[in-house]
Amino acid sequence: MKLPIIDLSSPDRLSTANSIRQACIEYGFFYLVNHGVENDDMVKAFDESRRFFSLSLEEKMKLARKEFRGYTPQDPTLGLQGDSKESFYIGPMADSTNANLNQWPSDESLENWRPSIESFYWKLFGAGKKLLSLIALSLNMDDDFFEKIGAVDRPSAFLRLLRYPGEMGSHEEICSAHSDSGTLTLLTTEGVPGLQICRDKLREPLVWEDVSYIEGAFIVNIGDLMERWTNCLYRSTMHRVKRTCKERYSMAFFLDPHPDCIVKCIESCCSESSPPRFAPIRSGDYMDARTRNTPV
Ligand SMILES: O=C(O)CCC(=O)C(=O)O
Ligand SMILES: [Fe+2]
Repeated sequence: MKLPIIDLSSPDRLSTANSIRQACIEYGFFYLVNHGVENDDMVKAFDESRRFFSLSLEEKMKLARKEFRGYTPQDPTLGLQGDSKESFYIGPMADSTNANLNQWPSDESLENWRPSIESFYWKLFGAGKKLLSLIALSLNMDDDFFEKIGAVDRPSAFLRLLRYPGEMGSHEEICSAHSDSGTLTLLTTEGVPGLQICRDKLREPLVWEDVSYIEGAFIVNIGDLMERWTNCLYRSTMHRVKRTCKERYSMAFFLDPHPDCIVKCIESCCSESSPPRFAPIRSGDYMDARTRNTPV
């Protein structure tokens, strides 16, 4: 399936905001083009990701995940849910209290890796921030709404590098069905298929649709906190990666609110006849509870 395409550089911001609104109501997913992250930057970041994952398991395990940052190997037992992937998480870099929790390979093992990934992180952040201002407009709010409430002024964004090996077990899903928990996600792949979305999570049996690849575009999806902010107007759509037996690299950038940001139903999304469905919640509390419950 082809999702709606949103052009981040279009001068007609109101019309773009309107298209974003339609896309978020109907799909919770869209392609983002002209987002300012050059193709070369993406190719380079995938090269860096490949460099990292080709290190020996022993080297990678020196950076085993702590505080949600670092390396998670492929589950040797293929886990309860059959996920067959390895990942590396880079956490927020702007927050002075947490920035030093990130784990980096030494310059001897991967020369220049850290500055290269850091620079990519900030480019993704720039695109995400611009997009959030349009999302605010799409909700009839001022375009600096998310900044003002502290959702992006002290960013809490995680970059997740992923590698799915070519040789896999018999499980159908190599990244199990889930919705993302935060504000929004910018996803990029190199075109190896597998990503699927399920537009109606209540339908039995579930219908999964393949998301086609558009070179250079981000695949953007709304997360659960944005669903809460918008009183379920915007959908945090379930997605997964299906086994294809081809090695696959992807990178997901989770633009999440600062842990202290209070996520409370946006004014334009509730009324007397449609009261808020969720109580206000501190973003950090919500995310902590979510990560405790989901292996993804
Ligand atoms: O690898 C992919 O294409 C999807 C990854 C994903 O959904 C996630 O990391 O949340
Ligand atoms: Fe996801």
